[in-house]
Formats: sequence, structure tokens, C-alpha cells
Amino acid sequence: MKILVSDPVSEKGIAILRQEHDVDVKLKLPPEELVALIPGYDALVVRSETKVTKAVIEAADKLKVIGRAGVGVDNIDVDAATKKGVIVLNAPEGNTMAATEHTMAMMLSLARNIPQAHQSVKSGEWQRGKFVGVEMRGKTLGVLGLGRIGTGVAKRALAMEMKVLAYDPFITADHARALNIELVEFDEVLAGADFITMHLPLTADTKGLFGKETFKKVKPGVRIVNCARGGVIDEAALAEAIKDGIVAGAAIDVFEKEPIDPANPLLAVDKVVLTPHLGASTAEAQVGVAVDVAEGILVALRGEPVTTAVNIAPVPAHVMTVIKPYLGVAEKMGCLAVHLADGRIETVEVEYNGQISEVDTRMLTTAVLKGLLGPILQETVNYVNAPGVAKGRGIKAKEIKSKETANFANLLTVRIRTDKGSHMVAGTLFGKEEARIVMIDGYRVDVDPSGWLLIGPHIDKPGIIGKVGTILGEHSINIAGMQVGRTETAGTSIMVMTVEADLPTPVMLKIKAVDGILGAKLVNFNIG
Ligand SMILES: NC(=O)c1ccc[n+]([C@@H]2O[C@H](COP(=O)([O-])OP(=O)(O)OC[C@H]3O[C@@H](n4cnc5c(N)ncnc54)[C@H](O)[C@@H]3O)[C@@H](O)[C@H]2O)c1
Ligand SMILES: O=C(O)CC[C@@H](O)C(=O)O
Repeated sequence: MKILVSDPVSEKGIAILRQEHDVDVKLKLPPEELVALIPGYDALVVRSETKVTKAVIEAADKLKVIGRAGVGVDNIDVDAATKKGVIVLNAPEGNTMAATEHTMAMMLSLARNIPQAHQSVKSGEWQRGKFVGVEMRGKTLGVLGLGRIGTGVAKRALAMEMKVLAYDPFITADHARALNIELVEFDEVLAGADFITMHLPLTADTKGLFGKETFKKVKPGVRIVNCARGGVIDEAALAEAIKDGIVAGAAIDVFEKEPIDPANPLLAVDKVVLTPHLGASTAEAQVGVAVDVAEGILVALRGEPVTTAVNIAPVPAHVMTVIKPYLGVAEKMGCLAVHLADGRIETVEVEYNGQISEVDTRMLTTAVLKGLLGPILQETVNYVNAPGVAKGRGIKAKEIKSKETANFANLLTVRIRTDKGSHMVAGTLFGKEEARIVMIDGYRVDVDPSGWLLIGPHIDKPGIIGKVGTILGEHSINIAGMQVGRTETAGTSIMVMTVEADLPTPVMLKIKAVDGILGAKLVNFNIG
């Protein structure tokens, strides 16, 4: 497959991608050129410079995954990607330390006027009185967003004997307390902090979080640090607050417009420390994010679930360990169920029995939907968009869970209801990873769901299976495996044959016409 890398990422990451795919590195592409090129690629790797707009995503006919070598995905139209079934993944941890340390460097530079003093010395001056700073010890730091970087900064501030207040409505007070951090409301941070540092994503909620009105509520003389995202602070309002003496200074790494607009009001203010989005720019972080994103891209291109995808509900590692072995069989059960069905699918019910019922199984249900919708739709259906595509088609999906199980340690049962009837498929794993279908429409079977499967419910009388075998033989189609499933009540059985090739329509018609055959379906398990 073909991968386009459109921002500078470490060679170590590119080498990983090249182990399995063709990689083109094309930097600084004008937007229209990216739109023109993207149809040729299966994956795109970016940092923060490339803007992956709706136009790019709409033009991307075979794009499967966009990898962001870093954290923020605000340069990618994630909604457009999700609708198109394109996975967006990031490398959330590789640059945490770099951004944490850069924040500390910015805060200290701001407190001690280091860039201004440096410039003064370089210009031949020796002005010790002009650059008197403030100490961090004993001051209060307000952290907005207590995630990876916010937490790292808070820990370092505590080591410097600062008091730390944090605002983050999405974490628990217990989490903060364990770190010795006081979790408070936004306005309390504003009123109490001598330094405020931003570590939030840029979202509809956080855009302009720090505007004119916010500066009216801060402690006079506060110092502001932003190594998160430009749009979180209104730059004009900040410049004004510095000029008015409300804010003593600001250290800013990220800007509303990057590269910085020459008209940016912060450029005209003295008491600022500015860096050109350098938070992630350490040798270690660049290797870290490039390797992480490359590994994520390879997993995504293999069609396996990606733990760093931002447009799939995140699955914790301990849950993934339990469900991952079942993803394949779940998808194949969906595929088998849709082949059994006639008519419009109305509901899909997935029942989980056994220990598997104790974990979050939504990704397995998504795998069932992926398997079910894949064979009937032209569009790409994957872990990203399968629930949305099902909903869009009016299919209601639900889960049933019970720890009780009769014959298997874990059993998955898919039931689908259409406007013409109902079908069911049950499946499990033998050993650690051998997928098995153990029931089809109430008939007990033991089927390896791979290759081509011919399924034929029939009246339980001699000669029928022989006739089907003869038809296949006459058309030189090899049978690789065969079994007959029965129900408790006699009368009908089901034959399940693994055949070594696709069966042309005339062959299927002949099989369906065999006296006693109640229907015949061919399932292709070679799921892409
Ligand atoms: N300057 C750089 O080069 C650089 C490098 C890495 C990360 N970043 C940016 O730093 C930011 C933080 O990164 P991270 O890895 O710590 O992310 P994270 O996801 O670990 O943490 C973000 C935190 O913000 C909180 N949050 C979200 N919305 C909020 C809101 N409305 N109010 C308060 N809190 C809110 C979340 O609960 C979360 O705890 C991101 O914007 C990222 O893009 C910048
Ligand atoms: O790519 C970069 O250098 C910036 C990355 C950083 O802003 C991030 O969000 O990870």
C-alpha cells in the first residue's frame, strides 16, 4: 500500500513504514496539490503543519488512516474522516515529556526575564536592575487541563514548592488529591493563581476560553503560559491585558495562526517570551511520536484495531487483551448472519455469555456490524464508521450480557431480525485463537469460518448431500470440508461445506433446485 508523509517526521518512523509499504515524503504541499495527490494513497502521516481539510478527505478515495505524529488533531477534520470511515490516530505520549519540560522552561524564562536579559547582554548592555524577576517557590500555579502534560507540569511545580490549583471538569477530585493538587472551578484558578498554564485541547468549549472577560477575573500581576493551542487564548485580549498591567507577562509557544502572523498583537508587547511551536521539538520526542504513529499506521493498514485512534471509543489495554482474540470471529459471525438473511435488517442483537460479558464489549459489537455491513455496501465499513453506518440505515444494535454459559467458556451469539424473519449464529474460540461457529439457525455445527462456505438447510433424507457433491464435482469445485448439523427435533438438517472457490450463479441455482434443499447460501469469509 502507499503512504504519504506530508510533514517532517523522524526517519526512524519512516523506516518502520517502509518495512511493509511504499512511502513518499512530500513536504510543504500547497492545499490544492494535496487534494490532487491524496487519491493515490492509503495512509497519510502529518504533524501540525498539514491541514487535513474536508476537501482533502473527500478526495481521498482509498485513504484508510491519517496518522498525527503528536497529540493535537485540530489540524484534521476528524468528523469528515469519521463519516468516510477513515481512522484518525495520534501519538499521544511520545512528546509529553518534551512539552512538559518546554512549559517549565517557558515559565522560568518568564519569571526571570531570560530572553530579554539575553538579548540585552548580546547587544552589549549590562543592566542587572532591569531584569529583576520573581521566584516560583511559594507561588500558586493554576493548571487548566490536568491531562498528561498538565499533570507533568503540576508535579514539577510541586517539586519547586509551588501550590497547585487545577481546573479540569473531566477528572475526579480523587485523582487530583492523590497528586497533591487541589481541583477547583475555573474562576477559582483565575482568582488564586500567580501563574496560569494551559494544557487543554482546542475544542469548541476551549476556543477563546481566555478572552477579555476572563482577564477581568484574574489576580493582578498573573503570568500566563500557553504551550497547548493558540485559539485557547484571545491574543488581542492578552496583549491588551499585558499593556494594562493586569497580566505581568506571558510565555506563548502556540498561536492562533501559525506560522505567526506579522500583525500578531503579541509581537508588539515586551513582556512576552515567544517560541515557534517548539513544545514537541526535542530529538527524543520526534523519534517517539514518529515511531508510535508509524506502528499505529501499520496496525490500521492490517485492518486491526488501533488503540490510539481518536475517532474510535478508546479501549483500555486490559479490556483489549480480553476482547482482541474474539474480534475476528465476531466479524465473521456478522458476515455469516447477513448471508443467511433475506430482507431488510431491522435489529442486530449480540449476546455475550461467560467471562467476556464482564468487560466493555462495544468494540466486538462493532466488529459484528463491520462483518454484517461490509458484504452489502459499496462504501468502506470499518471500526470507525460501522456503528454510524448501521444507525444511518435504521439498524438497531443492542447487546445482552450474562456470565452464565452452558458449553463454552465464552460464547457470542448474533441474532438478526429482518422484515422477513430471524436468523442466529453462535461462535466462540477453541483454545486461545481458533475461531469456531458452533450454531447456525439453531443447528449445532462445528465450522471453521474461513474461505468459502456453502450452507444448505435441507430435509433430513438420504441422497441430498450426494447430489450437491455431484454438482460441485461436475464443475471441478473441490470440497475441502463437510459436516451436517442437526436440531434436537428431527426433520431438517443443515449441510455446511467448505468449498475451494467461488460458486458461479448457475451452480448455485442447480444446488438450490435439488429436491429436499430448503435454500443455499454461499458465504465468502475472505473479509478484507
Ligand atoms: N506545544 C506543543 O508542541 C505541544 C506538544 C504536545 C501537546 N500539545 C498540546 O497540549 C495539550 C495537552 O496535551 P495532553 O497530551 O496533556 O492532552 P491530554 O488529553 O492528556 O490532556 C488534556 C486535558 O484537558 C482536559 N480538558 C478537555 N477539555 C477541557 C475543558 N473544556 N476544560 C478543562 N479541561 C479540559 C481533559 O480532561 C484532559 O485531562 C493539547 O492541546 C496538545 O495538543 C502541544
Ligand atoms: O508537531 C509538532 O511539532 C507539534 C506537536 C504538538 O503540538 C502536539 O499537539 O503534539
